[in-house]
Amino acid sequence: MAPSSTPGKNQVFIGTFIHAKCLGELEYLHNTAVCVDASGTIVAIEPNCNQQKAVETLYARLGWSLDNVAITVARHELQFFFPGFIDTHVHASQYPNVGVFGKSTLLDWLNKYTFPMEASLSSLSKARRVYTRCIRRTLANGTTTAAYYATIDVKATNLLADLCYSMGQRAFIGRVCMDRLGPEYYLDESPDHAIAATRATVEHIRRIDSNFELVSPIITPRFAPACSSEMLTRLSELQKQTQLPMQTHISENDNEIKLVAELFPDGKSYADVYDTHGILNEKMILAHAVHLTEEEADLVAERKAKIAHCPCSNSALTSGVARVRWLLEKGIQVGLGTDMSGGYSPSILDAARQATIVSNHLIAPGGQLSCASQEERDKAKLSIEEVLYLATKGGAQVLGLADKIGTFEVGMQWDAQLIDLGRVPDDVAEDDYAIHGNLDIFGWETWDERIAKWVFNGDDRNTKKVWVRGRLVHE
Ligand SMILES: O=c1[nH]c(=O)c2nc[nH]c2[nH]1
Ligand SMILES: [Zn+2]
Repeated sequence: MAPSSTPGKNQVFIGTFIHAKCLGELEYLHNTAVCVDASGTIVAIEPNCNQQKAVETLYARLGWSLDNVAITVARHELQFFFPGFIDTHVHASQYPNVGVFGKSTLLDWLNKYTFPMEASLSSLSKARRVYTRCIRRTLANGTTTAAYYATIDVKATNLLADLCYSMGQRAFIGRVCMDRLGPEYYLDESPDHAIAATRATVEHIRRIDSNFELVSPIITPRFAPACSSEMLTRLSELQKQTQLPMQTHISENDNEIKLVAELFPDGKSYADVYDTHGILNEKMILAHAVHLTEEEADLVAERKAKIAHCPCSNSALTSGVARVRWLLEKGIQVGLGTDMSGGYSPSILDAARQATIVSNHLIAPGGQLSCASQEERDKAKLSIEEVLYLATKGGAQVLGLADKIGTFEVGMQWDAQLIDLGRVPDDVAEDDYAIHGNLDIFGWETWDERIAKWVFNGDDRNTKKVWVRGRLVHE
């Protein structure tokens, strides 16, 4: 396995930088230079750096010599730097199934498509192909950090960690724990077995990345219906010993919720089942949370657990619409997830697009559709600025990384993407194009309008370059 190298060189990025430091607002930094040291950390952010002289003064201040700096310039008005996207919920092992869900809903979808696909990845050669493609595709879509579910197979899970490390994607790697609900050939034989397997993955990752700086293990009980009470208790003990993050699913689908009530008759609610087993805490990332009751949402808020909102999956599997405004107003931190392959798209830009669109179908504070006044409906809507916050800084908060990634600030890591909204034809000089090129199509707008066009129309063709910790990982 090739080590995940940092660039080894100081770098300066010049142009327009856009980020969401708070919910609902984008900050635009034009004609700016962002200086990144050889470890991939932002060490200076300087305005008014469109002149060579200003940049040279900046180097002098940093003690950098001219010949040891790599420079990347956002060339024209239609290029800008944006923080890397953060996918807070994605099943790398389901990547070959994207788009295959038919008319199924969660429980039959798991049995028909998901468990057989995941089980097939005990073939390491297949796992290598699947995981490599998944990482490559998500990087190409600007995802610099992903919270992955792998499978129950330890070797294949460890391989996913190796590949993220060598390809340079920041990642959380979850060895899936489940001792019921799955087919016999795809189950942990006991909670003991699941704990030993999870520990084996933790130790493997410690060997490749001792401080979990790029790749970290994450404890992963699949969801309550697939875990015995003993399994949840044992994983809670493991989490308390290791202080590792944790991820699971909650309240995605009506039949799933009924099943939880049957399997845990003493539980007051789905969230209560996790709480009474000691896993509802600030390290827990809960995917979906579509049908939480008021009491459950209050409990999630009180325990400081986080939520991965997966609008594409929730529409594809007809699960419903999560009430994101309602969750945010309770003080819960929310990020976005592709949830491949419940979701069919590898793109967090697409998740942002769908987050804003599905929010149009809600009323505030918690009701669903119909009979609501326009005012109530408007309140539930998520703006472009808000969904881009969820895609970056919100996701960083969910993963406990808000002091490292999600915005451009001194001391943060250079996890970023260079976006290009206008492809320059080969026979036109870039400057000419920027001035005269296609202005009646792109370039006439305000910056806010331009960003809205990116969110609704953009895709991986607009993602020119991607960096993680300063290392170029896609172009
Ligand atoms: O969207 C989902 N994908 C899954 O793989 C899964 N497992 C349990 N619940 C789930 N939900
Ligand atoms: Zn999922």
